[in-house]
Amino acid sequence: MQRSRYRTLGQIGQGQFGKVFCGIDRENGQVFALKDLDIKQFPTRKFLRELSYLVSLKHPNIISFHGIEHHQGGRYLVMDYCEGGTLRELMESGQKITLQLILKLVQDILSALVHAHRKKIIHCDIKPENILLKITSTGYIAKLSDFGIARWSEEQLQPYHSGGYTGSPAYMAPERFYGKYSAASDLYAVGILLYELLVGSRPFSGFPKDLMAAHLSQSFNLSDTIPLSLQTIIEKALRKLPQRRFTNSQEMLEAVRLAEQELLGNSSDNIFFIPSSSSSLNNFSQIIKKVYLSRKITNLSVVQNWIYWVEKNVLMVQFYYDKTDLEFFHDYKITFEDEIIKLEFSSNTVYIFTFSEESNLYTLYHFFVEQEQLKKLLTWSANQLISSIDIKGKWIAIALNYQEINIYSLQDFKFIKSTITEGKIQQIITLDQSHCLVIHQSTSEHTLFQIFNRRGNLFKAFSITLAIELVTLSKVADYEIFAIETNKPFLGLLIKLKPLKITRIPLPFKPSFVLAQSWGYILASSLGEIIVLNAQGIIQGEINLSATITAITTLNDEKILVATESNNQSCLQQLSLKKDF
Ligand SMILES: Nc1ncnc2c1ncn2[C@@H]1O[C@H](COP(=O)(O)OP(=O)(O)OP(=O)(O)O)[C@@H](O)[C@H]1O
Repeated sequence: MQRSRYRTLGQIGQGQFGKVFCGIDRENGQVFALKDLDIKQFPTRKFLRELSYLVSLKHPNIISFHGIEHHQGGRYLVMDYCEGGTLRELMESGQKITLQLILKLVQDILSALVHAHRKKIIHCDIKPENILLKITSTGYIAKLSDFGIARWSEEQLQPYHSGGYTGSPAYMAPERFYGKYSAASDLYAVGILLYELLVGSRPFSGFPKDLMAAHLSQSFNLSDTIPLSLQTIIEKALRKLPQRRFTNSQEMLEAVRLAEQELLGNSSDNIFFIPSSSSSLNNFSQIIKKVYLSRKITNLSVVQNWIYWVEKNVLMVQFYYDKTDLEFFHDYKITFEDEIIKLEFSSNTVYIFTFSEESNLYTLYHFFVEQEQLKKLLTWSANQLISSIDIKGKWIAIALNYQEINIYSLQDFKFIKSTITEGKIQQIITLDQSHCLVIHQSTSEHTLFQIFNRRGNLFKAFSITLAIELVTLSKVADYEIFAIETNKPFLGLLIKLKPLKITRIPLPFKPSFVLAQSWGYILASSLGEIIVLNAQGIIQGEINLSATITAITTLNDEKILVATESNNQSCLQQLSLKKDF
């Protein structure tokens, strides 16, 4: 048996007929969905049927089928991978969905239906669970999936109550309960979906029997807050008689396009519809200490009760305890020959990188704070150095000149392995005791992730269609990072790496600092705005310090230290994050 072309990056979901995996093409790092079709549970007839729809349909808004992969245990259907998850997941994520996004997604779904209906295929199961979201540098793309119960338009169906045919009653048009269906039945389901996206709940709810009665004879109300043009579209899509709905999917698509033009024009403002609990943000934080300083602080870290800060080639260390008045004295002051460019930490050791511009020489030192021991460890001659230290302080990954990755043991400072990579290394993050993530900015619209193990061997590589920066490792979940979208700096990204899953988070400002906490993230702009996000990326609170933030660090789970500057006056503030997360 040949080795599979794909390497799995974890399971994404479990359908009725088998598991779905996220897989990487070993050759080019592209990510695909691998739907494992359990031969026992998924009869070949049903498999061929779903396949016949997928093969017939090639459209940017329909999940593409890329082939069948046989493996030892059975067979995989290889399909487009949608790292944004399902539309249902987005709706339940607590993130605000803008009117622009609602109209964009509904147009994507209708474009998919225009194509399918032209090919005489009726989807028969339009619902948010079957709309998958691809995230690219241009935004979300909705892709219609799960043609498991789709039908050719000439086929006959059994009535719903005969049990021979299923669907999702909450989205089923009245005729579907009698086994009748047409393109108009799919448009009815899109009408329910549009209603749900705008209102936050569906027009009819209850058990399947109640739902059937409601779809057949009940009317529904729409609040006046929904724009008239959208009310008209919903009203027409949800007519009880199929022949009174839109004549076809193209006509409904045109109506949504017109409504979009009328409502949004060329405006790029974000209009939110669904009231969100986070819309009434409190000032979450309290300034508990504030001291004025004679100098500007540009680098600040707190590790195990020691505050570290840097002024050019001087490192100062001060013990911090709750009653510290923050007046800046220092317990230690170490002067280096060259300018300090970075500090890294592992428990009570600080690693200091210095750089000499004259000789292009990077030097690494370590300092054991309690033992007052400073030691020079390694030097590199390079134009550029990026580093990341293992959390336990056992090894370090160093990238030189954007391309060469070197791994060193920190126990005996021995060189372990060097690898030359293609592309431009932008950041390295140690993920756990044995792996590090190397992030390459391959183009302005692509990012390549490479996972190396501590022996310097490439373990996995895959890419996403987004450029990212300011990447920070989560303290909540393993293999999860937070990043900012380079081309849209008002968007945060919560990226799970195993399996790949991306959540987009609209932000009120462009962050310059991202701090991970055991309950979520703290984001700050250089202008003094700070927000707190929970682990799901939902904004919990905000504060504005109305001063330039020059450095920021966490003191513990509840407190942060922020260095600010305004009117040439530097200041250090200790803030308490008062809310329960
Ligand atoms: N192409 C894909 N890209 C990303 N995630 C996917 C993809 N296909 C499926 N998934 C995820 O896997 C889950 C299971 O998918 P699958 O299509 O097997 O089952 P289902 O739609 O839940 O139900 P069923 O096919 O049994 O009716 C989905 O809910 C979705 O989260």
